[in-house]
Order: sequence, then structure tokens, then C-alpha cells
Amino acid sequence: MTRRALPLIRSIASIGARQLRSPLLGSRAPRPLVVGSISHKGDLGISGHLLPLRQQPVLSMLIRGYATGNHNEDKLNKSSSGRESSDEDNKAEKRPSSDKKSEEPTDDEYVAQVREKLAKAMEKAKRDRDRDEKDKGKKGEEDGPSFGTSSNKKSQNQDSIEFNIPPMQGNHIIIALLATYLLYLFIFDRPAGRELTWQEFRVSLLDKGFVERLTVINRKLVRVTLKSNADSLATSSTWYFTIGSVDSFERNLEEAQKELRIPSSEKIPVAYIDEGGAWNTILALLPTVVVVGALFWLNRRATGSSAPGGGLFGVGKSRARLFNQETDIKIKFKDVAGMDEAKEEIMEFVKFLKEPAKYERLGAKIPRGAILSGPPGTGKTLLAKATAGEAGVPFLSVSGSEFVEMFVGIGASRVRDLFKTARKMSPCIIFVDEIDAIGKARGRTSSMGANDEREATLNQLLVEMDGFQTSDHVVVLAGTNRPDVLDSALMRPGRFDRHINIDLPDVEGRKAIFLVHLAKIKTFLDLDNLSGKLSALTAGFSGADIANCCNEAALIAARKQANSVEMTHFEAAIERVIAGIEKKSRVLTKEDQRTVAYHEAGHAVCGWFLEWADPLLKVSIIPRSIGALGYAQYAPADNMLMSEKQLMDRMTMTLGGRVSEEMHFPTITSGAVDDLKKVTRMATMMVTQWGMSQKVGLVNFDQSEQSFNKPFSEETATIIDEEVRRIAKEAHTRCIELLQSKRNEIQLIAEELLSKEVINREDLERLLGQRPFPDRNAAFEKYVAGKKETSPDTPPEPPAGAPGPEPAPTT
Ligand SMILES: Nc1ncnc2c1ncn2[C@@H]1O[C@H](COP(=O)(O)OP(=O)(O)OP(=O)(O)O)[C@@H](O)[C@H]1O
Repeated sequence: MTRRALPLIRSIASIGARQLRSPLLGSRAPRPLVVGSISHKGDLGISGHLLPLRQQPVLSMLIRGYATGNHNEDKLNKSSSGRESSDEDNKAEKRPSSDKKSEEPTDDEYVAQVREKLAKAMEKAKRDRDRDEKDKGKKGEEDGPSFGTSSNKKSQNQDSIEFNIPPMQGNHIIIALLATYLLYLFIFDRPAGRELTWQEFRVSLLDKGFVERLTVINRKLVRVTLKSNADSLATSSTWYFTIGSVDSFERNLEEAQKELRIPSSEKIPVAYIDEGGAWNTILALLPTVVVVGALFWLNRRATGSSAPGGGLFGVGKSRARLFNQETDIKIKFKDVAGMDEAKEEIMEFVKFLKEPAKYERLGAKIPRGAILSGPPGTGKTLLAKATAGEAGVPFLSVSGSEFVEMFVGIGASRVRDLFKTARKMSPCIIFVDEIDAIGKARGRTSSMGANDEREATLNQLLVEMDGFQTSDHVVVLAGTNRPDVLDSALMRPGRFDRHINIDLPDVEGRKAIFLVHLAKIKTFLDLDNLSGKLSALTAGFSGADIANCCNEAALIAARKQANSVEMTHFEAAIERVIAGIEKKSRVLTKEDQRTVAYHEAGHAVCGWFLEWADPLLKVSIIPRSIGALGYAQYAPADNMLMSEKQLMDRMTMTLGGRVSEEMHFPTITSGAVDDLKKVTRMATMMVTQWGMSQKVGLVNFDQSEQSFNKPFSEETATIIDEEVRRIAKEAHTRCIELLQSKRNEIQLIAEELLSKEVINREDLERLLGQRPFPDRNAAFEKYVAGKKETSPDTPPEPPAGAPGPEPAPTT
């Protein structure tokens, strides 16, 4: 080895050592000299030195990550010559260069020193291993293969080190990739050579005029090329320094050159280059690739790859659920009870989808679609499904709200996608539930840009429906609870040609629906009689309520461990659907209980002795989960019309509770709040809608709840207020007159309620005698009053367009 080569070796060793002591790698950072194999003979031509500096730490670290018995390796490292030589170098660096030169050993001395140190280190390492082996031997333990301990043979002959590398797993790969990336950032990014500060560069090189050229690498580092006449020590290494920014570097250099009075013709040339090429580009892109990959993976996990239109990248795809005619749609018209007219109208679509040629032959244009409107739970979705089931075609179901998104254009894109899919599947049925979410009349609500998305979606829907060819064989059905708010463009012929209204079922409809749902329930009762009775007791129930009621009855029966569902279970289920469950935890004081009992007795007596009141079914003072402390139930008939007399009797009956409180207690309570609300509503309807006030006259003021503007003048408003008050007062006076004459009856009922908590129609007959007027509810007469087998319950039923009768919870 030549004398000239020695400083180079030491310089490299010094840089390597400094790099490895960097805080980023920690104190246990691997030493560059131990790279898997080391010559036992201590030859300085050890592979560690001969590897390019850039590769040493990585390779070393990767191997260490999977190696066992690292402690021995560390011990060896600590005493290795590499460490000491680097320390020496550090010290040497601090000395002035002239000293350094004078103290420099000769080649032979240096090699001898290193040999000696290395031999000492190896000897110490051997001693450590021998001691370890002895310890293990004592314990009688046999360890797995590891550095220096796997076998005697191996420990004696240290030519090779055996590593126990477990198979790579997914997370290992990720960790290794990350580690590589970090290493690149903190280590690879450094060029080979010695690092300087700006000041060192200035004092040692620039001021002395050694610098020939500067190269700015990747806008981060500056490599210094020295003149050939420079100090031999300086030229022995490649020098570089880091810069914060190119601008500041240029500024500093400019200033320095000015200070040194270097003429502009001799200024140091500066070159700018990018190093690293493809490897740099890959690493620069890696974080982006990882983030995008993670997002993609999360997205697939969150939505499931099979979800229609799901996912970040499927944002504009339709979210319609497809029901296949062969497997999913088992519903036929027979499963949809009642609504015969609606079925008849929709049958036309079925016939068309089954035999389109029959219609097309005669030049008939096929209806594009139908809007099914009606209160919630009346079976609109069910009817649409049954249409698909009967026609035997695919059924694409989607909710209007699924089109509405934050970003304008997504809804429209989903509409487009939905129709595209439908055309591919033709013949098929599209069902858009809650179409009012997108189909509201345009320009009705104050816009400010918030409705742009909705309007864009609606426009797209209009366009798509217009764009149908007669050969498309796609029918669009839509369900809504609010047909009144829909845009008229939707309803015109050529789009939703048909408008099918599905109302709450009447008594016969309810009976039919009960028969459908009772078929799935285990009961030994006669189904015809049972369904008739239940339909009489459930005025105002929708199909969904009926389905729920049958299910509740079965649940109650199961809870009580009955063998079949009995009438009492159905009664309890109806009560639960109307008033919620009994709230046993709410304990009333004696006084409150008395107030509630007299309040309810007031309602009951009014209901019994008013000719137009609805048949009374049950009075209870058990608190219920919907917040009522007590309630009276009636069985209203399915009236299409309400007479003024009926309305007055209902209002009088509704005020019965408050009047009874006034009569029996020194002070009234807040318990009549719901009653007062109902009375006000009925009186207002009489005055503003039904022309039942002579003062206001034969006018109808249609005032929507959301509208701020009153459709009448201030003067009329005053008259309306007066008339509403007058009607309520009249009902109040009638009620006082009636109840004053029935004081005893009220007391009888109230005391019975206090002792029994619940009284039914039989109890009322026993206490008050036969009702002096016939019940006007035929179904009730036929199934309930005529056959006094059970104590029925019933909810209120609002007649068409009228506020509901007032049987519901009161106090
Ligand atoms: N005519 C009916 N015959 C049998 N079951 C019915 C009938 N009407 C409603 N149901 C029952 O009520 C459930 C709910 O009905 P559906 O979802 O069709 O109501 P909807 O009118 O679409 O309600 P919404 O307006 O809230 O969407 C049905 O699954 C069915 O069990």
C-alpha cells in the first residue's frame, strides 16, 4: 500500500464513522467494517473498506435486521480498528494541518499499528464468545444457529458468519421499503467525499484561491473542484457543502468574491446538475404512489368491490340496486293486498313489458312511467316490485336522495348511468323512491346556488325520459309522499304519464292486508274473523303499520312463551304501535294520578254521551313511552266527509279532559296541551279551509307550513283568529254543560280507573249503561261491538283531508 493511499483510507473511514454516529441512525448504528464477513486474519484489505461508501450502511443494516446474536457483533465492532481509526482521524482533523503532517506515521508503522489493534480486537471477541459458550453450556441450553454460538466448529473458525433469516412477510417488506427510502433520504443523498461548512470552505479553500469550479447538485449540495496547484492535503479528498437555497448560495458566493476582489473575468464558474436519474425519480414518486395505493385500497375496503357505483372512483356511477327477476323478485300482485284500482292501472305496464309487440303493432305509444303517490308505508315500493315480479323483468331500485351530492354534476352523471344500465337490460323497470328529493319544482325555493345540483339532476332526468325510444322497453316508476311539490315538467305526458294515488287503506283494504300478513303468523284463530276485527280496530293504519303490528303480536306471543298468537297479543301489539310501550318506571304521585283519572274520565263521558262522537274502546291511565300519562281510544269510521256536527262533537269530546279538571280540582294543569292543539287545528281548518265560518265566508286559504307569507290580509287574519276562538269557546261551553250534568258518571269512571288503571268498553257499559246512540262504524258494529269476545283497541283515523279524530294520548 502506498503512502499516498493511507490518508485516503483514513479519510473514508472517518466519514463512514461520522455518518454512522448520526443521531438519525442512533448509537447502535451498524459499523461499516462489519458487513457480513470479515477476515479473521485481520488483513486491512477487508471488504468493508473496499465497498463503496454509499452501499455500506444499507447492506449492513439489512443484514443486521434479520441476524441473530447481534450482541457479539456489536462487541466486536466496539473494539474494531475502524472505530478507533475514525476517532483518531477526528482528533487529527482538529489539529492544524502542519502538525498533522509532522506526526504522521510511516506506512509500515501505520500498518503495524492497525494489525496490532485488529489482532487485539479479534482476541477479545474470541474471549467473549468462549465465555458465552461456557455460560450456555452450564445452563445446558442449546440455542439456534447464531453468530459465534451455533457450533464449536463455527466459533473456532470465523471465516463466515451465519445469519438466521426468517421468511419475509408483507409487513417486513413494507418496513424494508420504508427503511430503504429513509436511508436514501438521509444517507444516499450524500455524495462520497468530505463535508464542509460554508465558513470552512471560505477560509480553507476559497480565500486561498484553491477553488477551480463549483457544481451545484440537485440544488442542495455544492461539489468543490480544486485547482491542481492546491494544497496536496486538500486535493486528497472530494469536498462538498450543503446549501439552504441556490439563491442564498449565489448571494454568499457573490459577496465573498467581492470581498476577495476577484475580477469578474476570473470569477469561479458554477455549474448546476441533477444527479440520481431514474432512481431519484422513482423515489420521488414513491410517496405519491403509496398514498394513492392506500387510498385505493381503503376505498375498495370501505365500499366493497361489488357495490354498485361504490367507491371514490365510481362517484358518478348510479347506485341503483338490481333485483333480478329470476332470483330476487318473488313479489306478485297477490302479495299486494287492497289497492285494486292502482293495480289495474299499473297492469298496463306489465302487459306492455310482457307483450310490447301487441301495442306497437297498432301504433300505440307505451306509457313512459308512473308516479305512485301516497302517505308513507302504503305499499308504493311493494307495488312497483310486484309490477317487476309480474312482468318478469329486472328491477332497478334507487332512492332520489342517492342522486343528491355535494358536487354539481354527480347527480346528473348518476342519472345518465342509471338509464344507460337500464337500456342495456331492457326490458326492465326503474323505480325511483322519494323522487321529491330531486323532482321538486324548480325555482320554488330560494336558490343562492344551493339547488344547482338538484336542478341539474332533475334536468338530466327529464332529458333521459325524453330520450327514450319506443323500442327501449324501459318503464320508470317513481314513489313520493309529496306529489304536490313535484315539478310540472315531470308530470307532463311523455314523462310520468300516469299518476297513481295510493291512499291509506280503508277497512276492507286493511282486512286484506291483515290476511296477507297473518298468513305468515302461527295462530289458531279464524283468520277471516280475526282480520275483520283487527281491521276495525286499526283505523288509520298504513300497510307498513299492519305488517309491523302482526310482527309485534308474534314477538309478544313468543315473549310470553305462547304456542300460538292470541287475540290479547294482537291487542297489545296494536296498543304498542299506537301509544308505545308501557312506561312502568314513570311513577305518578297520588294527586297526579287523580288528575289523570278525572281528565280521562271527562273524555270518556263526553265520548259516551255525544251523538257524533266515535265509539270509545279503552281508557288507560298507565303512562306510555310516547310521553302520554293516560289516553282514551276510539274507533272512528272510515268517513270520507266530516259534518259540522261531527266536528263540534269531536272538539267537545277533546276538551272533556280539561273541563273535568276545571270541575274537580282547584287548579288546572298543563296536561291538556295536546287536546288544545287538536281543537285549534280543527277550528282553523273549519274557518280557513272548509268554509264553516260565516264571518270569514266561503274561502279557502291554502297556507303551506313553510311559507312565510299569509295568503290573507291582516284584517282577515284578525277575523280568522276571532272565529277560531269563538268555535273553541263554543265547544268548551257545550262540554261544560254536558259534564256538569254527568258529575256522578265522571266520578264512577275516575274511581274505576284509579283502582283498575285500564277500563274497556264492557266496563263503560256496566258503569254508564248502554250508549244512547248507535255506533256509526259498521265494521266496528260487525266485528267488535256485535260480538263481545274481547276488549278491542283502536287508534284514531283521520278522515280524508281532515285533522285526525282525537282519541290519542291526552294527559
Ligand atoms: N298493500 C299492501 N299489502 C301488503 N303489504 C303491504 C301493503 N302495503 C304495505 N305493506 C307492507 O308495508 C311495507 C312497506 O311498504 P312500502 O315500502 O311499499 O311503503 P311505501 O309506500 O313505499 O313507503 P314510503 O313512502 O315510506 O317509501 C311492505 O314491505 C309491506 O310489508
